[in-house]
Amino acid sequence: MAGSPESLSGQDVGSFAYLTIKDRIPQILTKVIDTLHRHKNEFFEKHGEEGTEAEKKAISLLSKLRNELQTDKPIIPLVEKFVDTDIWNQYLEYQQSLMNESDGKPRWFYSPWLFVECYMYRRIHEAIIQSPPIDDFDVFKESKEQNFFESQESVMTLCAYLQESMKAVEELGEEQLKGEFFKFLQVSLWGNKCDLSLSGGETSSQKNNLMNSLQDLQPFVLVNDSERLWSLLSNCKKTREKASVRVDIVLDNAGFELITDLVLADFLLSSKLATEIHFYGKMIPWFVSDTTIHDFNWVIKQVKHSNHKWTSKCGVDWANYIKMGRWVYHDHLFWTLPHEYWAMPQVAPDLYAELQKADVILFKGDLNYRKLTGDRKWAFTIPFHQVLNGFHPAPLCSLRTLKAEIQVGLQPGQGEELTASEPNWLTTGKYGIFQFDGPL
Ligand SMILES: O=P(O)(O)OC[C@@]1(O)O[C@H](CO)[C@@H](O)[C@@H]1O
Ligand SMILES: [Mn+2]
Repeated sequence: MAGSPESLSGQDVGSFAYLTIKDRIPQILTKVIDTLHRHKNEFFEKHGEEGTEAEKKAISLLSKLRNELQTDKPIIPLVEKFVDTDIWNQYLEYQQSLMNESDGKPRWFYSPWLFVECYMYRRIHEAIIQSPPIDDFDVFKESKEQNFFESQESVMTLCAYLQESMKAVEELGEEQLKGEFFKFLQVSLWGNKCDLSLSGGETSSQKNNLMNSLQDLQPFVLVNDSERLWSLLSNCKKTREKASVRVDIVLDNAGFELITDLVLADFLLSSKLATEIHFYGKMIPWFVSDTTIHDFNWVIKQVKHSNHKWTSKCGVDWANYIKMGRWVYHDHLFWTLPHEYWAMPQVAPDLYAELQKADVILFKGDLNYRKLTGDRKWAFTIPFHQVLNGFHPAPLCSLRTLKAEIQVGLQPGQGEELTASEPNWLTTGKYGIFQFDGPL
């Protein structure tokens, strides 16, 4: 993108990007290798000797990857044929073309962080698909499931709250409905604290009753455009110009965060603020905790079979929404490419056209924010609209807790003040935003 500042990168020693590449990513790779080791017997029982050989192969490919990373070797093209291999390799050439003669090839600590971090997860996938018959093994499945199970108490409280709120939803006045909407939005925002890549794959579940903490968390919302979201949706409902109101949710993490998103999606339908919800997940295991179709279906099944009355009621409703086509799940390879979102119309015109059908799009989480903004060293006060660089399929809103050194659209002085009082404010997940872009 011409005229934009530099990308965040591992070149900046001591930055969050640098520390992620130096410490967090190798730690995740080690954990992946360990997971494969631990499933050795299972692979043997399922596939015999072939399973054992496949496990060894995957581990050796992953050890090689870890070594390339730790010794800052050039980023090499993908070799295994998969639906997105050519696009990835073209992108690699593009990164190469951005470098000066003397800079040589794209490297881990030298190239844009967004690119190398996405590339790392794509290489993990390559190691797995190069190792049949274990080529459909999700190396992060266990930790995603653990996150869900450890959040059981919170899941039940949320589901009970949703069912209670729905009983009375028809009778709510405008202001009360708005209050409930804001609650479910906040739940979905703070659900984003629970990703697993930030903690190096260690558990990061929700153990408290989030509903009771919302008030206390309010001061940590740095940008709050939720009024604009409300105006948009409540106007759609009031005017009823269209038979359908469609909200699209670009999902982030499975486990507890996914529950918070599904609860919000359910509330939107029950309150008639929306008539259909479209979800977008990842086609391959991604950034440890991101949602795949398998995770999406698994979570709904778990909720449906819960022993807790209100939780299972949610599960039954959710499965019905899917059956009736009121909830639609979409897969697209674009979400696991390294591209900034402004490139979507060229790289994935079909996906862009799909998103254009939405009345509003919610982008969950930190990685989506990095891709919306291009993961660059923007000034804190630059308008969100400007950094989107023409990416505007429909009105959109980012719901993100801050876990990377990037934030735009702040008030003058706000970022500097936070830096002075809390040097790590950008990366701990303590702060959050509802940042909207759309017609005023
Ligand atoms: O998108 P999410 O799940 O909110 O966060 C993904 C994330 O944990 O991964 C990176 C660290 O590896 C950071 O950009 C970011 O904090
Ligand atoms: Mn994530």
